[in-house]
Amino acid sequence: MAYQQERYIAELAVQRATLLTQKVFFEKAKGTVSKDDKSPVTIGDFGAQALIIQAIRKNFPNDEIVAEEEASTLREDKNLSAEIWRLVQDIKLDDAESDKILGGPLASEESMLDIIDAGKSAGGAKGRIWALDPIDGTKGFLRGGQYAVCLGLIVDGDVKVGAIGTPNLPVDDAAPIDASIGAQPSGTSSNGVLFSAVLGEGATSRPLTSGALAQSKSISMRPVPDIAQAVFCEGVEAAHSAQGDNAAVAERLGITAPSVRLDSQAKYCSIARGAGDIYLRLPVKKDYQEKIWDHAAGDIIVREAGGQVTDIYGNRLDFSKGRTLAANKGVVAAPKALQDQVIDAVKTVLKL
Ligand SMILES: Nc1ncnc2c1ncn2[C@@H]1O[C@H](COP(=O)(O)O)[C@@H](OP(=O)(O)O)[C@H]1O
Ligand SMILES: [Mg+2]
Ligand SMILES: [Mg+2]
Ligand SMILES: [Mg+2]
Repeated sequence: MAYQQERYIAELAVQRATLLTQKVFFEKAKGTVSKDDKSPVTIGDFGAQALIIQAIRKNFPNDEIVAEEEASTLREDKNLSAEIWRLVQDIKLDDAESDKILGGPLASEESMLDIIDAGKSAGGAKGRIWALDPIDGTKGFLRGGQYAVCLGLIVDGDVKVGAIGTPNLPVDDAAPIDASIGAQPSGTSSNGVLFSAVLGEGATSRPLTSGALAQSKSISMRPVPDIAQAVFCEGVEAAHSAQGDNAAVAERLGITAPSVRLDSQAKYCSIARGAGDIYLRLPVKKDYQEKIWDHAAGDIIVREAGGQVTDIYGNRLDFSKGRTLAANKGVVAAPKALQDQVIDAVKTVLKL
């Protein structure tokens, strides 16, 4: 089977990084600084990025990495840098052997900054490129709601592997979910799921807790015989997707159930496990280009669970254009059998 080692390393690296994000949350070390785009970025984002890039570098030294964060702010803010350095040194999986596979402790604070900056690849159509979002749904994370640690492997422009850790999603596929499910310390709750997929091999999920790597099970979207019975998954942040347009699409399709609102790629994961059916991300700003790290892992997990992921025109997401999905607008994900109907409704509502 192809890409088994990549999936294994991606799962372990995501699992270890989520431990760091949970620690940051519960230590209330939620310091935020503003990036140029004013989005909140936390100690958790930088720390998780350092740990995951370290694992990729150790195991696949020739691969490129497109990651969301970069270390320039940390080079100017020594206190913030020192705080992240303290945290990353502390994070270990229960199983020492797995930690060794991921690369053991980082050499120094300076090398941690260099490792964070190793995620500056321009991306593109050739070669092996990892797309990393160390904390997706930063706003959900700060609220104590849903967020996800997301890692995808793109080879020659095509997503081959995806792994997503969602510490605040319920382990039980059928448990009710919403954006407000509170964060709970790891190991003490029934929350925390690790999703993964390999092209052509299906999608799986397992509890996120350390040591649970053996309990993987296959996941799939649920059948929806009547589209009017479908449930939408959509974002919480009104600035990221047009909620009025989403509602108009729902109305056209005869859907009356309230949407499940979640931050982050937890939306892709939720529809992939049948906790919701259709994910709509209709553009708010015409000129916004979606980032590849916001979609690569979710795209393959949904497609391997029996879904289709396209933009608002019905075109597949194109990961070969660099750091953004420059050739696409918005996202529509649904079970394969429903995708055409959903796209027709989207086109009518958006007058495409
Ligand atoms: N105008 C915009 N339109 C769409 N997505 C946007 C956006 N501004 C920011 N985002 C992205 O939306 C992501 C969160 O998505 P969601 O709303 O589904 O939780 C953010 O990821 P980060 O939280 O990693 O920064 C960010 O990259
Ligand atoms: Mg961000
Ligand atoms: Mg993101
Ligand atoms: Mg992020």
